Order: sequence, then C-alpha cells, then structure tokens
Amino acid sequence: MWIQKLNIKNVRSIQDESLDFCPGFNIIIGDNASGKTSLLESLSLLSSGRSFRSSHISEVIKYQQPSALVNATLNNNNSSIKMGIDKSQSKTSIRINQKDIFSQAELSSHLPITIIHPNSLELITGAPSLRRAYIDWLAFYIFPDFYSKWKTYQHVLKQRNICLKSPKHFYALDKWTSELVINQPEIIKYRHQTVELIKPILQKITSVLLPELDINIELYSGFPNDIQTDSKSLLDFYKSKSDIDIKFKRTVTGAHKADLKINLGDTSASQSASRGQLKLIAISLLLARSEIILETKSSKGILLIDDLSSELDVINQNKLLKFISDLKLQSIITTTKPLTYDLDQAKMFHVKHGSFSEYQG
Ligand SMILES: Nc1ncnc2c1ncn2[C@@H]1O[C@H](COP(=O)(O)OP(=O)(O)OP(=O)(O)O)[C@@H](O)[C@H]1O
Repeated sequence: MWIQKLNIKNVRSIQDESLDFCPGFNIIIGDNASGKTSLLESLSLLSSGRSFRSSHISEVIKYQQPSALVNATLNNNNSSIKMGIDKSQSKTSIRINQKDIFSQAELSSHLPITIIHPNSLELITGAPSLRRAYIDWLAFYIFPDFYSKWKTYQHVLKQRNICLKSPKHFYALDKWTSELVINQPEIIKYRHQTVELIKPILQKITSVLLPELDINIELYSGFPNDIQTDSKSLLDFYKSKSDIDIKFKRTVTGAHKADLKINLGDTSASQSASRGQLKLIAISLLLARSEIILETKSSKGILLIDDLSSELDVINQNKLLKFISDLKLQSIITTTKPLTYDLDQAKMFHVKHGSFSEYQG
C-alpha cells in the first residue's frame, strides 16, 4: 500500500496543496519554516487523528480557519482507497471511500505510518510511557483484540484508583481488584509476543546501522520478575500489596507500568550510548516496527522521516537510505539540503512558504 495522492487544506502554513507521490522515496526539500514538517504532520493527522508534535489541534489548524482537512488516495495492490479527515477544535469527521466512519482506529488500520523525527530520541531517553506506546502501537496492529482489552483495563484501573483515593469507596476495592486481573495476563502475553517479534528484526537492523554495539531489549511487564502473570497469581499479589496501594492512593503495580528495557550489554543504553548512537537505536526500533507491519499485514506501512540531514551525518544517512531502499516501502523524507545518496526510485519536491512544486535541482 502506498499514498498516491495527498490533498492538504489549512494545516499550519499550508493553505491548499495537492501532491502526487511515487511508491519509493519522496524527498521534500525546503528551508527552515518552509512547511516540511507540516506535510508530515498532515499525514499524522490522517493516520492517527493527532499531530506528532502538538497535542492541541488549534495550533495545527491554519490561523483564522475553522478546520484542517487532509485527504489521500491510497494504492493497495492497484485498487484505490480514498480516505479523509476534517478536524476542527470541536469535531472530527472521517470518511473512507465516501462513507462516514466513527472510529479513528479504522482510519489508522488503513494507514499505518512510522514517523522518525528529531524527538524520536526520547523513545530511548524519555518516560516509560513512550516505550509502552511503542509496543502497544504494534500489538494493536498484530492482535485484533489487544485494543479492546487494553481499553477495558484502563477503565477498570481508573475505577480502582478512584476507590483508593477515599476510604468511603474502599468497599468496592475487592470488586475492582478482581476485574483488574482479568485482562492483564493477555495484555502482558501480547506485549511479550510483540517484543519477541521485534528482537530478531532489531538485531538485523542494528547489525547494519550500529554494528559496533551489542543491543538487547527486554519487556518489563509492570510486575516483579518472580511473579507469575496468570489471573490468580496477580490477584494474590494485589491482595498482599493492597496496603501499599492504599498508602499511595493509586495502583502502584500493573501493566500500566510496563517498560521496554533497552541495554548495551548489561547497562542501560540511555546511560552509555552517544547521542548519535541513541538516535540510531531509536531509528532502528522504529524501522523494526514498520518492517513487522510489512511482514504481518498485506498492506505495507509508510515511513516518514523529518529533517534527515539534521538527524544524521552523511555516512549514517546513506546507510539508512540503503536500508530503506532494500525494504521497498514508501517513504516521505524531509531535508533542508539535497541528499547525496543515489536513489533509484525517487520523486523530489521543493517547498517554500507552504507551497509545493516538483524539484528542479
Ligand atoms: N497554525 C498556523 N497557521 C499558519 N501558519 C503556521 C501555524 N503554525 C505554524 N505556522 C507557520 O508554519 C511554518 C511552520 O512550518 P514547519 O514547521 O512545517 O517548517 P519546517 O520546514 O519543518 O521548518 P524547520 O526546518 O525549521 O523544522 C512556520 O513559518 C510557522 O510560523
């Protein structure tokens, strides 16, 4: 699957633009503040309903405009899918093949994108929630019932935490504790399976991009390692630790505390790798994710890279481009200067003041 045509209206400085992409590399060249990231942000809106750099849609919609609109024509084995999103401050309308759709998840399942941007480094150095989101994003694509189990767990966790906040609600604690262990074994199992899928692919990618490092990853389930993760053992665990949860007024242990441990040998990568190496580890993890999508789904994922030339030196840029070229997936890459790598299937665009044209060199 690849994006054949993209229409963007009122996303930051982009007023009304239409781009015809190729299935291989699409390189967007432009100066700072020309609108490169806004293009990738538009695709993030279409795929996930959210921007990857702002949590407030009002910042993304062009000043003085009521809404942002992004439409795309996807080519999936020569049949086409038309999808679009119209997002205002108060309302989101989604259409797929002229039909109104009420679930963002459906839009996301048609257009799985992986975005590598200057803040991707935080996947290694930032909070555990970022690494959990990384695993869960993939689990969501691979296991059809992961999302509903995770959503139910979030709801039950919230109710249990309400109980823990005030003694007048303690009477319901046992009920919510029993419900809290229903979905956790499967959530943990799916996450473990996801991490096991990532491991060999990450190994393959880092042997090309970072051959000098011994990188290994391991899931921390959210529970101490010596605890069995079946429902009964988890229930016994929660009962034995209820005094701690009561003291802290929240559920201290559980699948909501899971993390992906990323190590170089025996030490944490965030403590021992250089900044450039950390960027490449983050990129490798993101590439591993898109390669898994490519293997598990009939439709290929799409790779977006923001500001490649500022992210990596030329040697590493070229290693990465060769790797992407071998994956044979569509990529949309922004850069402030033309790339030196000889791309075989590529289309170049120039962007200035939010306006796109074919690059003339
Ligand atoms: N809501 C908005 N409405 C209109 N213009 C906006 C809005 N938000 C930001 N801008 C403008 O859009 C442009 C942002 O472009 P963008 O961030 O896409 O640039 P870029 O080419 O990625 O830049 P850089 O290389 O510096 O990262 C800036 O000129 C900014 O002032």
